Amino acid sequence: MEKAARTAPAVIVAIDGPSGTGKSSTSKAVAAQLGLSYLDTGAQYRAITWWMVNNGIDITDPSAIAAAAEKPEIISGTDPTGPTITVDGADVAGPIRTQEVTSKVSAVSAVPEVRARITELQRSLAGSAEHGIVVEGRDIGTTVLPDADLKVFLTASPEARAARRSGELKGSDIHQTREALLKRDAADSNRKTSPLAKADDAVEVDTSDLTLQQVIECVVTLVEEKRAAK
Ligand SMILES: Nc1ncnc2c1ncn2[C@@H]1O[C@H](COP(=O)(O)OP(=O)(O)O)[C@@H](O)[C@H]1O
Ligand SMILES: Nc1ccn([C@H]2C[C@H](O)[C@@H](COP(=O)(O)OP(=O)(O)O)O2)c(=O)n1
Repeated sequence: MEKAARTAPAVIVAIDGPSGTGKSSTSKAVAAQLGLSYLDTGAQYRAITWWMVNNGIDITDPSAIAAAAEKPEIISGTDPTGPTITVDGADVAGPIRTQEVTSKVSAVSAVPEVRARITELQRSLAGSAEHGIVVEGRDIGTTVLPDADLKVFLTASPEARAARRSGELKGSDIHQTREALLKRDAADSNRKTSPLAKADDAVEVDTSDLTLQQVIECVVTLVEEKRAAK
């Protein structure tokens, strides 16, 4: 009988860090290069926030958010070359990036019922990824996938992060962008339920003075090392 072709074992990669450190760009490129699925968990928290705003939920009231947490159907497409996100069947990839959603997402994502709901979706997607998955967010290595094969924690100076984000948001003020980033970092790091944090066993990479290509190569090498050891 012919021997079955040897395929690489499925690998689970967790990439965490604050805004603008390069999580999305790095994760997508690494997943595409290695034939893995890709999940942007920030997009899921943005999607549920978008739904709350559109349905008139008072986002200053955690109990109102908690009561509605199960209502929207959120579906993430995990192809790294064309990730998608829908809420109740509507494509929300654009609307979840507005400043309004960005300014409200930390409050919504701090509510434990929201985190429980979204964490369940994330674990289910990770568990069904045939070749493995790169999952990026804030609490993936610490809470969502504590048994991930590889955990990476990306950092960068506030100046580098603000410059990158201002480059994306045409005409935005770099100082205002920096302040908004630091405010969101503080909210995400100080919430009670699974805050933004580096897992003890995560590899920390400071991307301030690295090109995106250098960060991608660094993470690809780390994944290949883990795969070879499996
Ligand atoms: N190492 C890097 N050097 C320069 N620019 C980068 C680097 N990594 C990412 N970027 C750019 O910075 C912006 C934010 O990156 P992104 O991947 O969205 O970060 P995050 O997902 O952590 O918020 C994007 O425009 C991206 O192209
Ligand atoms: N695993 C995650 C991912 C994101 N969040 C929350 C906190 C973040 O400020 C928002 C938005 O995350 P997102 O990754 O889209 O933010 P940036 O695009 O990096 O600015 O979602 C979270 O609480 N847990």
